[in-house]
Amino acid sequence: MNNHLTLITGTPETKLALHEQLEDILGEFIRITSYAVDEYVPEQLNDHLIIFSSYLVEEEASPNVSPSSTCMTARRTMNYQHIDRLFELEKGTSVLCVNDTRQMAEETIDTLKKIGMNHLSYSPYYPGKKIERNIETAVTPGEITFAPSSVKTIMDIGVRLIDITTLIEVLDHFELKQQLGGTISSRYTGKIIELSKKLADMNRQTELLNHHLQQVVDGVNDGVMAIDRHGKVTVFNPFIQEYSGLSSTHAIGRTLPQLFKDTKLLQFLTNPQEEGKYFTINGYNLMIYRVQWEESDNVIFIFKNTDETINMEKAARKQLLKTGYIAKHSFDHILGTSPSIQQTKKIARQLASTELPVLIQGESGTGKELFAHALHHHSARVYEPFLAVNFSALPEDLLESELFGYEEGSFTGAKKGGKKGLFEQADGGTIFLDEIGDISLKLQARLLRVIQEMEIRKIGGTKTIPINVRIIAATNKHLLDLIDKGEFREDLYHRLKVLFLTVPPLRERKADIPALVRQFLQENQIRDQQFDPALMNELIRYDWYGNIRELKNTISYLITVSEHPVITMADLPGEEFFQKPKVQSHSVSESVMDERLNHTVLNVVKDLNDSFTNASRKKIYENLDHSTLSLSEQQIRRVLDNLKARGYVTIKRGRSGTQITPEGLAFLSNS
Ligand SMILES: Nc1ncnc2c1ncn2[C@@H]1O[C@H](COP(=O)(O)OP(=O)(O)OP(=O)(O)O)[C@@H](O)[C@H]1O
Repeated sequence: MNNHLTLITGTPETKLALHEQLEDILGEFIRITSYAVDEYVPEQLNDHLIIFSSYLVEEEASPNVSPSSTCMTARRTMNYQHIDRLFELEKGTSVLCVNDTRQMAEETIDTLKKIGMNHLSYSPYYPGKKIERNIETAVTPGEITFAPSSVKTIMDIGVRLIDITTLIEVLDHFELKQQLGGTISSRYTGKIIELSKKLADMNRQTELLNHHLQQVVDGVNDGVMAIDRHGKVTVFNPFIQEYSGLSSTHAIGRTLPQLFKDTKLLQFLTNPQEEGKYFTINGYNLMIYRVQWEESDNVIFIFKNTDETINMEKAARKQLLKTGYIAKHSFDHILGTSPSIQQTKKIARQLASTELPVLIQGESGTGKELFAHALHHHSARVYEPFLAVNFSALPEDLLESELFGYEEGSFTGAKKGGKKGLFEQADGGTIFLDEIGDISLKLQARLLRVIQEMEIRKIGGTKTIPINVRIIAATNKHLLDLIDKGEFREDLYHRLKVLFLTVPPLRERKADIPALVRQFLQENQIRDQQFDPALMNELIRYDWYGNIRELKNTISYLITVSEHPVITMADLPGEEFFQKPKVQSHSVSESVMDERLNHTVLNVVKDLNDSFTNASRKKIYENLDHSTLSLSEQQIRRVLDNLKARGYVTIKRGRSGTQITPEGLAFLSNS
């Protein structure tokens, strides 16, 4: 017998694939020659066995075959090696199954279904078939050229191979069945097993993933419900079961109107325009959010229990308290019934509710920090962090990294992973910049940028991080003086002093001293000791240049040193214990209210205006009669600020300088 076989296929691709398959199995025993109709087929074919790859090819090529040859048309099956690609397509996707004839296309669909590729919705497509424009994906066993141009994706699952029954027939023909039958069928079964394993692995992975996702959804602290594009519920986690009183087995697969009867709720759930709304369902106060992705028809609803959220916020607050990032004091902790402290508290309460920066001014120990705490405590940011930075306590370099944080490796000793700065940590809350008058010009520039842009850049970092922080600053220094001396930036001053609060010194509210003394005694006392009224009078009489802090320290001292049942004057420490009054460089600022000063300076301004001379500070200084009133340029500046605040002058930069207003003229003529 002539051990010669001719394979005839349609396309060169099929020729290659089938030739390889036959060569692989029979190559050792049979010589195989292959032709593709699309390329070339000899006029005369007279091999012992001719195999056509399909009926179409048979039709075309059979005239070339000699009548003495045996012909066979191969039955073909999927190439299992590539079939798993179909799992890349989502369940329910509509696909065109493309092949060269209707019969082949339908056959391919049939085979795909038989081998379990049931997750897709197939439509046969072949040359001459009307194009279904809405279908964007084509699947084809190596017949890419027949796919319509309207599809976006073509998935080639590889040329279909000759199936086992045809192979056995070929072996039969050459009487090789005994010799090779077992090998072929075991190879063939091996391939099938490989595919089943692949499919099983994939299924297992999908199952694992689903299981994992289910665990995530079930473990979420909120109710989660999802619906698919047909409006049917696909996810219904335990929390939503609790809120709705419905079981997931009942809910899954049902539509929303079948589950929810409340019309307002149903309206919200079915209206894609609304993103979130508040509802009370079965006694639960719930905020429901809708989440929808553009590329998916699924909708997810998150049901947040607002009572729980508030409790969580409280817990978070407790956590913050542990870390110290919290405003510990409220206005109730600020003692004092004197009119001045009452007035300050009243103003502070009004400032608290705004989002604007506040500058707190006052002598050392007057309670500025206490006010900063209270401002945060009474603001909408109460549940957010409150961070205090004391600029006099930290060295410059440390301050910068503390405030803005740094990236890993930005300097020697930088922590691995970098560090978050205080501004970032205070995000959403308040940052209290204490002793702002002590900060260097370099840091002032950085701070100004942060306040202006409301974003920070870490040391060594390139990206900017947006922040949402309210700024409260405090100082016991005269910032205007520092500005005069060029030690404080005027632009930063104005940014910080959008709102301001002045905390009065204790000597201006002596009426508060007894209550403060009683409070500090109560806080510190271990033994039951009396307080000599004469001592109380002495404490009231004293001027307390260190303010409340000094009073508090004194009480602690008295309690510690006194060994008697009554604390008396004899227990008071020596004079050196007490803070001395600061040398007042601000005699003028105190006497700014002095009408005499206002009058004199305003008169000079008027004279300069009348003579069309630029009323600059320098000119005013030169024109003052220093024998009766000697003022420095800085002092003049303060008087001018005061006049401006009263509306008596306008101050402009450059040539126009200071101009007296009609109100200023009226003031001069009335005084
Ligand atoms: N009105 C008040 N009632 C009770 N305690 C007060 C009051 N004012 C201040 N204190 C106490 O006095 C001490 C000093 O207050 P605080 O630190 O707020 O002052 P400060 O003005 O910020 O001082 P510094 O300028 O030195 O930073 C604190 O122990 C504070 O609790």
